[in-house]
Amino acid sequence: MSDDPFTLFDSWYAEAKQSEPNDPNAVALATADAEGRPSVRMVLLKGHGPDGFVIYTNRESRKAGELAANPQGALLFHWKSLRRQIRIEGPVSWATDEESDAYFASRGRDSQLGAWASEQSRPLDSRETFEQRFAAMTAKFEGQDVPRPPHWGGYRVKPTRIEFWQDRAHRLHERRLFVREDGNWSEGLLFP
Ligand SMILES: Cc1cc2nc3c(=O)[nH]c(=O)nc-3n(C[C@H](O)[C@H](O)[C@H](O)COP(=O)(O)O)c2cc1C
Ligand SMILES: Cc1ncc(COP(=O)(O)O)c(CN)c1O
Repeated sequence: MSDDPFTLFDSWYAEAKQSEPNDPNAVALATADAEGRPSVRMVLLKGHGPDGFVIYTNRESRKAGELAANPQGALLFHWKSLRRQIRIEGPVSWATDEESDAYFASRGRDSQLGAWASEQSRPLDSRETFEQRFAAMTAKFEGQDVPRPPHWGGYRVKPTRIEFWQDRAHRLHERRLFVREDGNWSEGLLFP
């Protein structure tokens, strides 16, 4: 019964891409501050493999502050069309500059400009202020490629624990838990 969890993730993710009406890569990211107070928000998965699960965001945002104080995260996928969830937990680190640069370069120009214009998670006095900042960045970078802002980049959750949950009749669900210890994955089941 034991595959490695990444092969199983790939097969569930491929099915989700077929069956989810939108954003099969949408995933909740939970972080906690230095006192252990949790917070959670949706992000988009932009890369994954045995090294971890990568998302991109503002490195001065609330989540970034929490990760600086407490570099541990949890990810939750819920694919309603498949009645499945996947829980991923582990330490979080920055993606390399090279991968952040490459991902940023692949984004649409307005999304790139938005990353410059947004002081993500900080108070905004009016929508107009944001639109003015966006216009200022549009003018600033006119006629040139938009470089990756220093405050923007990837985070990688390197899993130590991955659980695959499949809905079954009468709440008799199936839960497969993979745990990494000393570099090796072991698999077991959990009561639902
Ligand atoms: C489906 C969905 C996907 C999102 N993807 C991202 C993302 O990839 N990166 C990001 O910074 N914010 C994304 N957001 C916005 C975040 O949920 C959140 O508002 C923002 O990152 C600020 O979070 P923070 O204040 O906890 O740092 C997404 C929101 C939704 C609903
Ligand atoms: C603020 C923000 N940053 C980054 C992303 C990542 O997705 P993309 O690079 O496709 O814009 C999202 C996706 N909703 C987002 O809302």
